Amino acid sequence: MLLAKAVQPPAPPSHLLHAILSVVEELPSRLLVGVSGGLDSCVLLDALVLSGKRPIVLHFDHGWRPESGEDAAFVGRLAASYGLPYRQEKAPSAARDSEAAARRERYDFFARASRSLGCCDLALAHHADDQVETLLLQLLRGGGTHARGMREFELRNGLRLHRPLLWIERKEMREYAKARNLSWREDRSNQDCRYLRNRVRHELIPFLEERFSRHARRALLRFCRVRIDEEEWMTGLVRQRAEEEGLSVVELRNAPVAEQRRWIHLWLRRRGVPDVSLADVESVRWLASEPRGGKQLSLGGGWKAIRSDGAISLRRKEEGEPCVSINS
Ligand SMILES: Nc1ncnc2c1ncn2[C@@H]1O[C@H](COP(=O)(O)OP(=O)(O)OP(=O)(O)O)[C@@H](O)[C@H]1O
Repeated sequence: MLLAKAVQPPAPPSHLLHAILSVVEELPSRLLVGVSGGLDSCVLLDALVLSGKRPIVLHFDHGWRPESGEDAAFVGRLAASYGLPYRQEKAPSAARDSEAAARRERYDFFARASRSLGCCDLALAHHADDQVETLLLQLLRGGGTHARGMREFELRNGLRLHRPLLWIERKEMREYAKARNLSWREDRSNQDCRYLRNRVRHELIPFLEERFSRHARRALLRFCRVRIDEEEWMTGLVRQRAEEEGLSVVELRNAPVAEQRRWIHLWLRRRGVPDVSLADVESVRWLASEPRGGKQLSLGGGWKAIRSDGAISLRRKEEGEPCVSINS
């Protein structure tokens, strides 16, 4: 396997090099980078080194494909070819319940590595095409209040996540990799249309582009930018109230509906409800609209919302505890 060349020309077209380096240069100098061995993270790693950074390379071997071990070895050699420190871990079992479970394991590894290496800044190689896919997945999964793709910067699991390539398109990443003579590993599971994300990538987006607008992807990307800005503004309005333990029914009712949704969404997230859906948010709004207390509703992730006379509180459901949901 050919490894990426040392940091020297050939150079990609100057506009692309400028676009990539200008965002990568903004990152902190002490940095971790998650490298799967695929095209995206190999481009990110190369651009980081090209901009003068010396990140610590992290790889998590999920162990779910026969080639996983080779991917890990490839990333190890890649880090060595740049003279960079490398930290790798293998998943304890190859069992793969779901993509979400695999992602959780990977982020747990990132958090462990961050603690032991004393560095909280982690760069990931999500790009514009991932962004559009994420938006469509969020919409399809019913995440109405927060469907807006990913943010360039986010705090998660005690990590400061950076996505410097978020507005760079996949075809530009390929162009960069080709011009820089990079090697990478192809993940064949990316073609497997049993996974929803792959169907969005290979079927839904091409369908939208062919049948509706060849600019569909760009239009969706612009929508993400607008939504991210709006969300930041809305979140600012409700941030403080979302910290409170209970939701005041009177205050909630007096807020405009858009503000109610944003407030409830953030309040649920702050209390640890995972993957808050629009259905969860609407359940809490329904409880607030009830004239009297004494009602409760099931939410996702094993939680329930309880309405007393003046406030709504949240509690985990006990094993086997019956509780209606708004849809039942
Ligand atoms: N096995 C891995 N080891 C290290 N870093 C990884 C690994 N897999 C992915 N990454 C990093 O995470 C980025 C996103 O990867 P991918 O799009 O596969 O994530 P995902 O499963 O959709 O989850 P999420 O988007 O929440 O990170 C990659 O570009 C890379 O920087």
